[in-house]
Amino acid sequence: MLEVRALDLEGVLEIVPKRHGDARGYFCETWNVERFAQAGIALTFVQDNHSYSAAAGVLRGLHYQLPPRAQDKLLRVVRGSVFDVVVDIRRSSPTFGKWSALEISAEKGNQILVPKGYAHGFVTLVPDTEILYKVTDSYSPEHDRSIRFDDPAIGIAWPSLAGGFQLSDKDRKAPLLGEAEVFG
Ligand SMILES: Cc1cn([C@H]2C[C@H](O)[C@@H](COP(=O)(O)OP(=O)(O)O[C@H]3O[C@@H](C)C(=O)[C@@H](O)[C@H]3O)O2)c(=O)[nH]c1=O
Repeated sequence: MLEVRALDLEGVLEIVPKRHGDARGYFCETWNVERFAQAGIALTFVQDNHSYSAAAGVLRGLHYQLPPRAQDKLLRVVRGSVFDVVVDIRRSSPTFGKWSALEISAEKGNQILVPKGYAHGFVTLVPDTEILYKVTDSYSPEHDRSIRFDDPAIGIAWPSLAGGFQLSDKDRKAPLLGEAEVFG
């Protein structure tokens, strides 16, 4: 009832829950503790988030919380679509600084699992995009960090969008990976 595909960075997964379609539409289990555990995803989520972006080109990220308040995140899109990016920020990892991306959309119904140790961000590909996500630790502003989305040392190939990107002040002023406090 659950398709799971490993992306090219350790622990990062694309998950596609089965949609049970009928004449009315479909029904889908987006999270089921037992089914996900059977698929190797045993997590305890403590907070659900809902993010709405009005325009295409809204770019949020790259974000993470430092230990001991690090979060695993399970994201899905319920309206619209995003280009979703993860960056390995574990200094001891052989893939430190490497990024991976996945388009997630309401149409596909796919999800991305972002483990602790990764910075995460996305850009909306269409207006009126809504994301729902679950996290394994609650929000802690003291542990919340950003890294610059366009750090050349990371080199993310963000899609080019006609109107450019819309960022928060915090994200525009974020430090480069080389200057940021990351995971050991
Ligand atoms: C993340 C977060 C923010 N907030 C508040 C703080 C602030 O006033 C307002 C907006 O916060 P931000 O600008 O950090 O929101 P945003 O840029 O959407 O942050 C999110 O970006 C994506 C990429 C992620 O991966 C998330 O974990 C989260 O960091 O919401 C909470 O109350 N709880 C939360 O869990």
